[in-house]
Amino acid sequence: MQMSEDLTSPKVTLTFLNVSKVISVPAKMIDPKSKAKFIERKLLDNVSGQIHPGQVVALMGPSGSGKTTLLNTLAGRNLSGVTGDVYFNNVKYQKSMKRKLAYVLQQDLFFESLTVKQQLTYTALLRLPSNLTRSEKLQQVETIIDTLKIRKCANTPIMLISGGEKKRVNIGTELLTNPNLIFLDEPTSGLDSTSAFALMETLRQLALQGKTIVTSIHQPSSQVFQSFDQLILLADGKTIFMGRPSDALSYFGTLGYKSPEQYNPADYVMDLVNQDMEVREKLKEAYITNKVSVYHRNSVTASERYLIAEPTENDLNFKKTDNHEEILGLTKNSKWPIGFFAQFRVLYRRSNQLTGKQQFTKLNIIQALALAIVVGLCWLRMGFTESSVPDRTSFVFFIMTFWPFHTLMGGLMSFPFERSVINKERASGSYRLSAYFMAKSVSEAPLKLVLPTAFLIIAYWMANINPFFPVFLGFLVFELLAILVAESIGLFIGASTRDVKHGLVIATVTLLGLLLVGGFFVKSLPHWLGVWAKWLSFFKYANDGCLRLAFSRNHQYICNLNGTYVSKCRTQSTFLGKDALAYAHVNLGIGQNFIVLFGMFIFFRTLAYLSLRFIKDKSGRT
Ligand SMILES: Nc1ncnc2c1ncn2[C@@H]1O[C@H](COP(=O)(O)OP(=O)(O)OP(=O)(O)O)[C@@H](O)[C@H]1O
Repeated sequence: MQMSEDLTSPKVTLTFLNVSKVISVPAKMIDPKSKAKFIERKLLDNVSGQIHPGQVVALMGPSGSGKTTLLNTLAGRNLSGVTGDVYFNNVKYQKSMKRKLAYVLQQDLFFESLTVKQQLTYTALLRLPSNLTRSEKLQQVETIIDTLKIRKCANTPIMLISGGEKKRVNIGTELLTNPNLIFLDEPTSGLDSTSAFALMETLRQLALQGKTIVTSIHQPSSQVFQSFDQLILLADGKTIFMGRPSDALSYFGTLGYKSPEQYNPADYVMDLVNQDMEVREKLKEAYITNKVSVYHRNSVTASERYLIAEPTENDLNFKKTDNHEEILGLTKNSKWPIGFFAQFRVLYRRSNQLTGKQQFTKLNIIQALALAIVVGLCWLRMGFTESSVPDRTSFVFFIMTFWPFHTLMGGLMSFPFERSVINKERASGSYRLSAYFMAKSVSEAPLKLVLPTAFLIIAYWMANINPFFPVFLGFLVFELLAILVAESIGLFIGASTRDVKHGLVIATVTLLGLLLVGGFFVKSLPHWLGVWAKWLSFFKYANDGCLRLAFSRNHQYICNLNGTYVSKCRTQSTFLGKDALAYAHVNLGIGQNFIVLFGMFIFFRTLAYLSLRFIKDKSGRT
């Protein structure tokens, strides 16, 4: 693989010394009768090892033995409760190193409507440094497509490609920056044995270029098992074997566990560690006895010679004169590969591509236009009469309710589905959350507003609300602003709840609550509620703003109901628009309504951003 000059980075030796991880689990989760609040669980217990460039190392062990936890720790993720040290080329792990490594997650998380090439291109534009030109970045995409043999599906949307291809795209996405240290969490899960073998061959090719590769794996075939350079076997967070895979059976043989002839060694090893607690405890003890003596032995025992020695501080070879940061290719000022505005531009384009398709579906267009015509027909060509006053207010109420409801629900669904992809991309240091949030807001807003605008053009003029054109424009501004406020509330609820169902409940209660306290249904709310709660309702500001506009310009209305709705009609035969405002209980002026709505928009957008940034994944996976 021919990498660009700027993408070459030093080879990495990974050393980890006495890595342990302890977490506090709510006691009730483990024992409902427990009186304690938290119980400590040790997920990793003094795991040490050293992995050299060019090696492919397998992490194996039963489910729950700590493979993913160890991978995460080595890759500098979820470090709370971790003790011990991880070194990349004798440099203790520091945050800036996360851009020097690749971490291929078990789940293949993408925006699946993008094609393979689009996915790789957006990633390359975001993650490759700004000293590469655009065409060099695109060239790197082509190189990765060839290396991972995914040219056949390059122009296919990811949702349509096979599991093996998806895994390759996942790996390719991480390899774009040409990292020399690669972690993979069960890359072969869900693949048939041929695809799994082919994938392992690809990893071997990458290792031949000097990359250091650590992968957890569940049930490798005999061939794949033997191809690893080192096997680290874990049980209950402890090492029970660290050596060459071909030595594993001999080692366990010396402890009295002999494999039947012709048995896949990987299967035997897994059967062994999956046995009862007693066997596992014996294996853990045996490893501790044998590994300790590796360093203090005079003569090697039968078991010891099958183990690879655990490293010590002495193996790190510190030289006072070395500038280790430089050796790793870390520069102090390289927090992000490209600047904020460059990130914004790429994310804006991607967001447009993703949401444009969802917004302008035939169904959405038909819905908006059909509804506009139905609304227009229901309120068709209202006369400027006293009897039209309630119908005019209900027209405003309808349009200021339907679109905000519709958009709030859309906003609600936005983050729960995108969040896992964003988290993955951000964990590898691809971009700032603020750049993503801005790009999403700016790119989606116009799309969200086109259909309501078309709707209003039709419905407003069919209903004959107010012939003065600036009034129509004011109406439009209020409608769009109400939509943006509603969307922001939806985004906020979506970003702060983990479960879509919870979000739906909160959104429904919020919307209906705001409608009720807005005074649209109950005209005389209980005093203690009515005096303050109505001011929380964005519906009220949008509605009042539009009513003021609808009844503005002192258009003349004819009294035809003797003052049923407008008191002036008891004494006069005509009245002006502003005389009808008392009927609609309008409080604030147009400007005031606008300012409050705009403030609400900024407030809820900011809350949505802060929730996205600070509300963490409650699953608390390690
Ligand atoms: N936040 C947490 N709270 C409680 N237990 C946790 C938490 N995170 C991880 N664990 C536990 O830690 C242990 C190790 O988990 P880990 O995911 O590392 O195992 P694994 O070997 O990768 O398993 P698998 O092969 O099934 O993916 C498991 O018993 C898991 O239940």
